[in-house]
Amino acid sequence: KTLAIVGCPFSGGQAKLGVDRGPIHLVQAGLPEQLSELGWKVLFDGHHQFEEIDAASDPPIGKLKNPRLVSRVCEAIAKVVGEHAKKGQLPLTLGGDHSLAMGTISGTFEQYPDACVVWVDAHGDINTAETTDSGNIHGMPVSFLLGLGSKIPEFSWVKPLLKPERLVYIGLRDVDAGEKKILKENGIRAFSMHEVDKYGIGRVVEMALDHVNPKRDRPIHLSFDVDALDPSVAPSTGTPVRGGLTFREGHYICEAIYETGCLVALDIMEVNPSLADEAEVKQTVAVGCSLARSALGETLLG
Ligand SMILES: CN[C@](CCCC[B-](O)(O)O)(CCN1CCCCC1)C(=O)O
Ligand SMILES: [Mn+2]
Ligand SMILES: [Mn+2]
Ligand SMILES: [Mn+2]
Repeated sequence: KTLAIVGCPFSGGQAKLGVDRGPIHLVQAGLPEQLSELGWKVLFDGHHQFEEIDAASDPPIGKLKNPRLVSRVCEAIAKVVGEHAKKGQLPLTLGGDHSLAMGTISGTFEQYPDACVVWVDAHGDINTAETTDSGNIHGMPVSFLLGLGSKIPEFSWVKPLLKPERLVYIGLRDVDAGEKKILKENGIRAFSMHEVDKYGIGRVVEMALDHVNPKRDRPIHLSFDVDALDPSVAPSTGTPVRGGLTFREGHYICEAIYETGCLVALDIMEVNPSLADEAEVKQTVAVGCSLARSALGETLLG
């Protein structure tokens, strides 16, 4: 099976410098070679270059920051991911901030209209233009994919291909009031850290998949924000929140999803190699690499 690594050095969906260098750190840590070791035919034709738009010609739209830049980059990524998927390859998108998932998931649904999405994150990333307080679009991709909130002409390329019943969250613990309302109104299934504590990660993953993929016959797009992990496990990320997934819980999710045989696309997002000391950056990059390996077939006992 062929894996296409899509390196996305992009930080426009949020305000912290450095997350655009996540991809290069993951690749330089040897991720492509590690995946070849697992038997994948790995395609990697270099990191995507996104030419900047100067701030003067990309003023906020309402509260949204860098809207035209984010929209253009996500539209480009949707095409790249869609093309790889069309060729029967598995796109592995390396972020870069999580706004990119507006593009990756759009690309997946082009090829797999009956796909489901497992969103692993401390956050819901489902704010609309009306509910966002930060204006950072990495807190909004899911609302665009569901077609929620007021229509913004600059984002008219995003089709509402994701249905609420095809989306499930694992790891939530920092959800804005507006997002909680949206989750409830749309009946979106979410397994917060409370459920992880209550049922254990094994049951949570089983219940999550039972919800979006009851017969395990639907393509799965796994979008993993490393801030789902506890900051002690993945410290160098833009929006860390205490009380997160352990190293093993994070890897169990990836292993269990690989075991379904349904994975068609994977995002490893929000590794920011500039927010902690050298050891912690190394640790965070290493976790990004090992999560990817676990989702792509690495097992503990072979
Ligand atoms: C929870 N929503 C936040 C964070 C989004 C994180 C995006 B991700 O990709 O890393 O998951 C936080 C919104 N504010 C809440 C009040 C305090 C300041 C931040 C937002 O900016 O919308
Ligand atoms: Mn996220
Ligand atoms: Mn997050
Ligand atoms: Mn973040």
